[in-house]
Amino acid sequence: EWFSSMEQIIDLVRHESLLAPTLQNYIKAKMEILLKLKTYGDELSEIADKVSANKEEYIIHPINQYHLIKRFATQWTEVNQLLDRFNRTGKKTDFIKNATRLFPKEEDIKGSAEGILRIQDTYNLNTSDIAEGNISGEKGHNSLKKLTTDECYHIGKAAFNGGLYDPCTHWMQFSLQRFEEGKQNFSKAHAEEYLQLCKMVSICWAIVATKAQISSDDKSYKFSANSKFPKVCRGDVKIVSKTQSQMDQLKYYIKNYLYIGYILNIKMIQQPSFPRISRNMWERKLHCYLHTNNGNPWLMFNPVKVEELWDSPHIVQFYDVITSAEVDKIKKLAKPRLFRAIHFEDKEDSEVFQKAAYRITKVSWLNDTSGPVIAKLTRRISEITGLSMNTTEELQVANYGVGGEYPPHLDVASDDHRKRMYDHPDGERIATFLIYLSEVEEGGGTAFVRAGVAAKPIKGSAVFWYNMYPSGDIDIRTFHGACPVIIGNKWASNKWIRELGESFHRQCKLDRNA
Ligand SMILES: O=C(O)CCC(=O)C(=O)O
Ligand SMILES: [Fe+2]
Repeated sequence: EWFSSMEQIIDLVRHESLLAPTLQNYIKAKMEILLKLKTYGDELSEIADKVSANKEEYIIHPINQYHLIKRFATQWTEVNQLLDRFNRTGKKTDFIKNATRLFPKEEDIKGSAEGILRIQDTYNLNTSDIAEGNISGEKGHNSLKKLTTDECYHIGKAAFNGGLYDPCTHWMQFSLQRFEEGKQNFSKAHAEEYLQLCKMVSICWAIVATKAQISSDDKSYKFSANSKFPKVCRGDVKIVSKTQSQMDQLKYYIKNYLYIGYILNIKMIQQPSFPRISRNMWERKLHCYLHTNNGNPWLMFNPVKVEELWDSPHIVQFYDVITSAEVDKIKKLAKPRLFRAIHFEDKEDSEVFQKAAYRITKVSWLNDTSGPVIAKLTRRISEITGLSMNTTEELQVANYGVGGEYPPHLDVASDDHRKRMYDHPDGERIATFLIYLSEVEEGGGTAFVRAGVAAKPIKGSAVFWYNMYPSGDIDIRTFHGACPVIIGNKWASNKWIRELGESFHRQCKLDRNA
């Protein structure tokens, strides 16, 4: 799977740069053979035409006989050899063939189409701009090629399958506007049918939403205008009959949405989404200062630059916590160990680790013995934060993929989950130290959606916050997520610090929620 990490997409570029010249050499070699074949072909056809025009005369002459035999022994034999060479695949094509096994597949096309849709949805971009390859606002990063009408239709389909009905409508309308009879691989009727289905869903959605709003106890949190179709409706009604046409299935599916919406009385928003955010989300309200962590000897001579992003909850961004050379070392250690982010899925009777479909990133874990650079980083975090780092997790290094995001979440497990499966011996994740290992040209910020502030990924800087009040209660104001990357290759790294080891390093306050 290729779309979930930008590093792999870079690998694809490398593969393409190796494969393209190989293919060119192969074509050149084949063309040479074809040219030779053509010379023989022209010559031999000319003779054959002449011979058959005067067959009897030709055959009786011994020199003609000789020539005929000679032609077969030489020219026709050579033609045969050339044909063999032309049909043989050879080392070069074997290389391409072997590489084919690793080529991106249908699911990668789908995954990257979903990436484009995530970017569109979050940053509220125009369908026509995206189709023109203009995804990055004023900065002028235009794609090499525009999207074809067929590609637009396929993105519309991906939107539908991902439950994004408004975007599906836009992409289908756009594909129909551009539709040219005979030039497209999809039928107008299918695109129109998708439009109809989206309309049906939006009516159904409105009914479900109204009902949910009436029955919900915490409307503002559980239901917002931007919330997506409830996952509970999407995931639980997969009825696939082999006898029905694809469209009939879809209609059936939608009828079930409505039905399920009623009977479940809708538990809204299991998977929160970002509010629509602008590309310039880096409003700063507070101030910057130099930090010595109350006179830590290491920091006295080399204080850390701090930018206060938010006061309550207190969220700060430290600058230059790690050098560029150290960043390179960490990436080098992490890259071979990257795997698709997984999460703990709470199934009926069993609890299993699953690929996190919503988290488009590959991660790897490094501990202090993975390399001196990691141990040094742990010490540095301790100096800066004043925490002991006695109970921390390994360093999680993440590389994001196409439109890579991590929807809003808390870094601590919510209460009911916690009771059952997060009984960690070291307690909860008291604090998060999130280090940016790259710049991101556009998008990719860390948005604290409740506080209303976003941190900009700046290479070598780190965002730090406490996920819990000093009392040990979870601070839900720290709800945050990684916004989809628009342009860039985002690397970020989490160091999660757990409660137990910090018992004597973070004092309780008199006010429970101070
Ligand atoms: O990468 C980011 O900006 C945030 C990631 C995050 O919140 C997490 O991994 O828990
Ligand atoms: Fe997080």
